[in-house]
Amino acid sequence: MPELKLLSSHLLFDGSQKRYRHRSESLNCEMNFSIFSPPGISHNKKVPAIYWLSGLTCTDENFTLKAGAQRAAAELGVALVIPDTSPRGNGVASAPDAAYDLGLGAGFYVNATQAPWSHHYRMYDYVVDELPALIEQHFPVNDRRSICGHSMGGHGALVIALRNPQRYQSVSAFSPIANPTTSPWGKKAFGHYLGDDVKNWRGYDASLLIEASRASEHLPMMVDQGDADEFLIEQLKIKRLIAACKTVNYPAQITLRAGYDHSYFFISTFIEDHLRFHAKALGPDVNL
Ligand SMILES: N[C@@H](CCC(=O)N[C@@H](CS)C(=O)NCC(=O)O)C(=O)O
Repeated sequence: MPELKLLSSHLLFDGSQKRYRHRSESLNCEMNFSIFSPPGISHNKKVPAIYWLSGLTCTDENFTLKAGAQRAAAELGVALVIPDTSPRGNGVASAPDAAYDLGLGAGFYVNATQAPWSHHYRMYDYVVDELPALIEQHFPVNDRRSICGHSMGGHGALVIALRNPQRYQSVSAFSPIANPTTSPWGKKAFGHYLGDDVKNWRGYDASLLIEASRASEHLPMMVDQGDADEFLIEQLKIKRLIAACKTVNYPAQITLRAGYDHSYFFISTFIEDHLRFHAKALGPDVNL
C-alpha cells in the first residue's frame, strides 16, 4: 500500500480535517492532499466522498480554510477529498515568467503531452484514478463519488465527470471555465500542455463534451455562476455551457447569481446547496 505522511490533524464538527503527503506515481513527485472525515465513520461504516478541485493559484488549503464546507459535510455524513492543483517540488516545470495561469498551481486537470510538462503534469490521471484508489485503500470511504470544483477546478470537475460518468454519481461547479478551447486561460494552458493541434484540446472542453454526450450517460449536474464575476465574459463563458446543454437536452441545473463575484465568499455562500445536491445522488447512506 502506498505510504501516507500525516502533516496536520484537527477536530471540527466532531469530524476530522487532516492533511497528508504522499508520493504520486502519475505526477512523479510528492503531493499534498486534504481530507475531511465526518463523525462516526469506521471501516464497518464507510461513507461516500465528494472530490473538490480548486482553481488557479490554489492548493488544497484554499477550500479547506475558506469554503466552510465541513459543517454540512459532517451533518450529511460525506467525506471531502481536496487535492492540490498541480504537481509540485524541485524539478517540476514552472511558467518561465512565473505566470499564475501556467505551471505550478495551474495544472488544468489534463495529461500533458508536451515537453517540459509531460514528465509531471498528469493531473487528469491523478484525480480520476490514483487519488481515489489511494483514498479508498486508506480511509473508510467507499467508491460512491461525486466531484465539484471552482473555475479551473470547475472545468476539471465537469470534464472528468463527463468523460467518466460510470465513476461518479453527480457533478457540480462554481464559475467553471466552461469552454476553455476559446478562452485565453484555456488556450494558453492547452497550447503548452497539449501542443498546437486544437483537435487534441477537445477532450478537455466541457461544452464540447456535453454536445457529444449520450442521454444514458447524463449525470445530475449543477452549476452556479456569479453575474458580477470579473472573469465571466472573457474566460468562463457560461452562456456557451447553457447552449451546449440545450442542444442535447442535458438536464443541468445552471443558476446565475446576481451580484456574486469569483471569490471564495461566493463558494462559501452556496457550498451547502452543492453538498446537499451531491448527497442526494450519493444516497441512501447519507444523512439527508
Ligand atoms: N488574477 C487572480 C487569478 C487567480 C484567481 O482568481 N484564483 C481563484 C481561482 S481562479 C482563486 O480561487 N484564488 C484563491 C483564493 O481566492 O483563495 C490572481 O491574481 O491571483
